[in-house]
Amino acid sequence: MAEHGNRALARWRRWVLANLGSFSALFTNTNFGSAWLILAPVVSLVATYAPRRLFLTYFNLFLRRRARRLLNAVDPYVTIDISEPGGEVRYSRYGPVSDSDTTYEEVKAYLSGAACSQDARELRAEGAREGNGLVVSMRDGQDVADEFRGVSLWWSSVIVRDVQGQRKGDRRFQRLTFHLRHRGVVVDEYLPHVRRQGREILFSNRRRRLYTNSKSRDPYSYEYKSWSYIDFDHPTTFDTLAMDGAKKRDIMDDLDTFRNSRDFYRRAGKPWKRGYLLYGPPGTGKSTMVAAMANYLDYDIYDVELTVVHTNSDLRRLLIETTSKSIIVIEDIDCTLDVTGDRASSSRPRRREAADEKPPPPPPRDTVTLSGLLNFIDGLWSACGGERIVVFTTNHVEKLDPALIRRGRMDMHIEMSYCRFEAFQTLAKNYLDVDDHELFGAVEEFLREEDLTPADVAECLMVARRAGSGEPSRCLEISIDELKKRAAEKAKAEAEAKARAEAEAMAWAAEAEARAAVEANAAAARDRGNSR
Ligand SMILES: Nc1ncnc2c1ncn2[C@@H]1O[C@H](COP(=O)(O)OP(=O)(O)OP(=O)(O)O)[C@@H](O)[C@H]1O
Ligand SMILES: [Mg+2]
Repeated sequence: MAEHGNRALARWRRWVLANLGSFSALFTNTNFGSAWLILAPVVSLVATYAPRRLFLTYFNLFLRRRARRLLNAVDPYVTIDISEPGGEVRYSRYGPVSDSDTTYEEVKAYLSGAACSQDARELRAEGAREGNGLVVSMRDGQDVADEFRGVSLWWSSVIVRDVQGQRKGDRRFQRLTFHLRHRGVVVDEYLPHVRRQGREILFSNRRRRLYTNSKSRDPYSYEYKSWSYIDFDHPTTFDTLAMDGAKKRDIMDDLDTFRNSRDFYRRAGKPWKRGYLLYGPPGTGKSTMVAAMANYLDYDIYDVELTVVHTNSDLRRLLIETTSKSIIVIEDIDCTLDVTGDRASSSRPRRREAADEKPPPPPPRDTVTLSGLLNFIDGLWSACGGERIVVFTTNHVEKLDPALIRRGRMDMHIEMSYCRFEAFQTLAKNYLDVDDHELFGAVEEFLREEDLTPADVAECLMVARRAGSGEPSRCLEISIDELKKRAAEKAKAEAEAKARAEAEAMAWAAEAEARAAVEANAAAARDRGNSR
């Protein structure tokens, strides 16, 4: 208002200055004809400008408010347009990248997936950005209804044609219409809900990926990429995973709780991530479990190869470049890094036990240290992105530094154990398509006594399937023979390994004894020399 007043004043001032000459002529000249000529602009200005100003002020202060009230009574509906982002939009796998406006894509995805789109009769199908699927959305001009917490809403797909008739200039909108009194619910709750749902749909339409960290060439070069990937298409699910049923349900419940706890983590002030430690002998299904988890949650997998990561900051960079909704796996953690023993031993020099003991060598400069790994799991940077799962697998849990696997870092410790009868039933179903059989009793008894891994049992079932030509009884008979053979082979291999280890230990002891005898003789000779 004040700005408008200033501008009017300036216009007046300009006008008075411009007509100053005419005014002076008016007061010195008695000719009324020419006086009228001079007064004409004043009269015309007052005649045109003042009523307009008067009307506008009156309209602003009084009429517009009343007009709006009247309009609300006649048409109490509000519309919100969500427009297609203009200009250059960069697309990631889930739609436009985050520095573009993603709302339009999310709304479109929501409308394609929501029950409301079932009402639309005229649809449009576009190829999904990834995979072979189609994204179905409403054709321009279509309306669909939706309901949220008892509030009715209507969406319509609108296109505004370019005035010059050029298709490139067309703008598309998704227009939302609702009653004025629901404005708060719509803006604060419904629209965020639509965006969240839309993002979920975009996410589930993409192809999942298995990433691995590439061997670093020059991390500062333009072409450098921390991760390379292939499409992840592993067939394992929790249904095909052979393990104790109660344990499996526990893990699935835990994953479900994690996935649905976004608000809880925010409320509790905890980063939205969870750690799982999978441990057990080789072939018990640790890697298989990771695949089952990824398939269950519909997450990507980042398989970290620690041996090619040179520094803690490289490790941090890897972490930053992971996306949310992913599982970060470090396999055989005990083999890839010196994380055994206590934290001090791998990150800083240990206290010298005796005065003459040599200080341990400092950790090599180009390796990842345990403290770097601990920061990777739950340092400040680990909170970026959210909704991430970290999995470690190991064959030797007892060797790991307790700091690495303490609860809170590795929230759930899962022992992958030898194949017992329940796990065998799953494998028999997977490989032989047999749910139950009279020979199952014999298998149950056998597996109670023998420690065979699910990988061993799976191998036996493969052999039986081939040899038994798919006939259940025949296959199971062969399976039992194969299991017995495998158990005998394992027992023999273990006995041989034990004998070898004993022989090595004895040889080592004999060598140490001989070395001690030589040193004792040398010391005795030195003493004799000194005494002479
Ligand atoms: N629990 C299981 N359920 C179903 N199949 C299994 C299971 N465990 C092992 N297998 C079979 O054995 C193969 C090897 O299993 P996997 O690689 O998961 O074992 P692992 O515990 O990761 O072994 P390692 O410690 O040597 O890495 C799998 O390809 C799968 O076919
Ligand atoms: Mg493995």
